[in-house]
Amino acid sequence: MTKIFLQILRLFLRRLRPVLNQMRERQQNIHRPKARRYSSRRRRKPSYVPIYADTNSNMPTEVINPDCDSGYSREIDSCPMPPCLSSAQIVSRGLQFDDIEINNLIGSGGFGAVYEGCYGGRRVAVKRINIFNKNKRAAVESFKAELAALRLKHTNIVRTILASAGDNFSDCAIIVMEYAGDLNLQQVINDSRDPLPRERRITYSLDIANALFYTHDNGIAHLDVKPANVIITPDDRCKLADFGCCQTVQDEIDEGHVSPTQRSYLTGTFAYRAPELLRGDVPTTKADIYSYGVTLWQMLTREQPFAGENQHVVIFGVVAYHLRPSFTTTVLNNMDEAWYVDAIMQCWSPKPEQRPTATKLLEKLSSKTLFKW
Ligand SMILES: Nc1ncnc2c1ncn2[C@@H]1O[C@H](COP(=O)(O)OP(=O)(O)OP(=O)(O)O)[C@@H](O)[C@H]1O
Repeated sequence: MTKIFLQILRLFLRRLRPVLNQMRERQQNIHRPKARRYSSRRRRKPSYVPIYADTNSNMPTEVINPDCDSGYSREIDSCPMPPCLSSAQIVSRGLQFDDIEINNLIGSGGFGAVYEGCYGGRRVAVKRINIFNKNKRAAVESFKAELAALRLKHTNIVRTILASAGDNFSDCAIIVMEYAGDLNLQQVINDSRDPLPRERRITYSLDIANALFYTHDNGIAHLDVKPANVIITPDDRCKLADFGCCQTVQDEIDEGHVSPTQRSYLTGTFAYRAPELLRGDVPTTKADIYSYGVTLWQMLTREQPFAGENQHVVIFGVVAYHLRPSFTTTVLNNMDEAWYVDAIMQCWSPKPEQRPTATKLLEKLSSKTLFKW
């Protein structure tokens, strides 16, 4: 009798096991970001995981690795993928996609979320781009734009370590970056207990201008400059992050024009967007200078640009009537801030050619730091 009972119980448990396993798996997926499965050795790895990383050479953006050229990448011809690393390069540089550990969520943005993680014994930030959001095309384009940051190496720019589109975008795309700091500039601005005196503001302004100078000099327009995309490092310096909207500047570097073939429909946050971008004109590096001006304004006023105002009314005002965030009379009457206010106004001039270049801004800011402040 006992034997029969045990037999039945065994059969029942055998049937139940897959169901229990499935339930456990589902539960784990709720608490854990999906990308973590790459770090689990028990699970099957994607058959081919293309890895992009800085190749220590000039990245020929027009070359598309045939292995990566399927599906969306072929569809988005305006935004070619840089070549993946060859397996030899991956081995020689010790890159291992399997070893990425993804932990706590830091925050989420338009196309995905950023997690704190660990890679090669280093603390990293892992951006997981959600390819399956409502605008898949834009998400894929944003991932490809971020690849441009792989070759940017500058103290004021968040270092991108590697990126992968998973199994040809079939799962999710991830970007592994250095962990730059616990706070971004927007959070500092919002925290009234965190003082933002002039010296600190000028240091930040210089850091961001340095990042823009280097970016523009490397033929890239960031196109989403805003305090939320500036990370504050533990030693209280700035690093520009989030190259998900950036575009390469091909011709006419002096004017900072982006070739019309490179035009994208990816756009930054409306309050920081230059009028020519709102009009749908060809973006230039001067669009970054406009957004930089709004960022400087925010550091000075510690307010949100156009807070609570209707987006369409603001866009119309900015384009048609040169509407800009306002200064209080106290700020305008403060002679100590006159130069800073003037610099902000120059940055958000209606015509791109009237705005200073990052080089000019650096010259001015440095001279003020040395002699006048
Ligand atoms: N390399 C990094 N190190 C530390 N924190 C980071 C890093 N990159 C991004 N973050 C933080 O992760 C959060 C989410 O960043 P993300 O760029 O996805 O969103 P966002 O900039 O707020 O929005 P959007 O992308 O829509 O403009 C932000 O709080 C940002 O400060």
